[in-house]
Amino acid sequence: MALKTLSAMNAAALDKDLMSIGAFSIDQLMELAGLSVSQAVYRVHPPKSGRRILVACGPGNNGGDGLVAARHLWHYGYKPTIYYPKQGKNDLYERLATQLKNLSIPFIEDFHSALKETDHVVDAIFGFSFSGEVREPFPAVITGLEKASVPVTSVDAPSSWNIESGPPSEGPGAEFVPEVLVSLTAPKPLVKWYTGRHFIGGRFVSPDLKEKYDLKLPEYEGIDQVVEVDGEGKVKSNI
Ligand SMILES: NC(=O)C1=CN([C@@H]2O[C@H](COP(=O)(O)OP(=O)(O)OC[C@H]3O[C@@H](n4cnc5c(N)ncnc54)[C@H](O)[C@@H]3O)[C@@H](O)[C@H]2O)[C@@H](O)CC1
Ligand SMILES: [K+]
Repeated sequence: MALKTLSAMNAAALDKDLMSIGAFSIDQLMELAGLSVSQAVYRVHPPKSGRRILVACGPGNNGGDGLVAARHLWHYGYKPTIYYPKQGKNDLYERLATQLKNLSIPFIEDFHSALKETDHVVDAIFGFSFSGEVREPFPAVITGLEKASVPVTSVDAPSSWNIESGPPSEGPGAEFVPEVLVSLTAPKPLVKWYTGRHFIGGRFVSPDLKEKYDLKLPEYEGIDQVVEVDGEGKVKSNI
């Protein structure tokens, strides 16, 4: 049995429902999404396996999840560095960036140099609203992720992959397979092409919304904000 997935269109509709019917604010959802990502990173690469972590953030909410994850990772004892070339202008992104600056977390401009001096990368560039070919300044960043010699954890989608049809057939991202993927709320159709470790996070969906979108979500264990699944959606026990 294949993993049940949520199309890009339904992911956006569910996001809206969470904020209207669900009465969540975007800040709350992003906090829980970023917290999930930080837990998956900790689970796979605890700080003792390397504390330096480069968090690459895109201009939308996927980038916001990366900013939140970086803050939690700092509190767990990692040394995050942020690459955020197209900073979103709204108040939420500005506050998240200020929270990191208040922890003296560096924001860098040279992604490729930073990539040589990190133990791990978080890819928070694009999520379910990505479409078309990767535009500047991100093609070289995607190529960097693709060739990275350190593990990459992608938030919601491997950036550059089409949400419905997976990796691009050529160009930046065609060979990109992150070591870890954290699908938020529910996996997107692209997981059909994904072969690495797969976590589901975003523990905020109520039974009525689960039913409305016909989601088959695995059970989270205890206080965990992520659950690891295999290719068929079966829960893998914690290691
Ligand atoms: N309900 C959920 O599942 C939640 C989702 N969140 C996150 O929000 C993400 C979706 O956020 P958004 O809708 O803001 O969108 P994204 O963050 O996926 O991307 C949108 C941004 O990328 C740019 N972009 C799109 N295609 C591009 C291309 N080809 N080249 C260059 N730039 C491109 C757009 O101009 C826009 O600025 C999810 O993937 C997830 O990470 C969380 O923050 C909150 C809860
Ligand atoms: K991503």
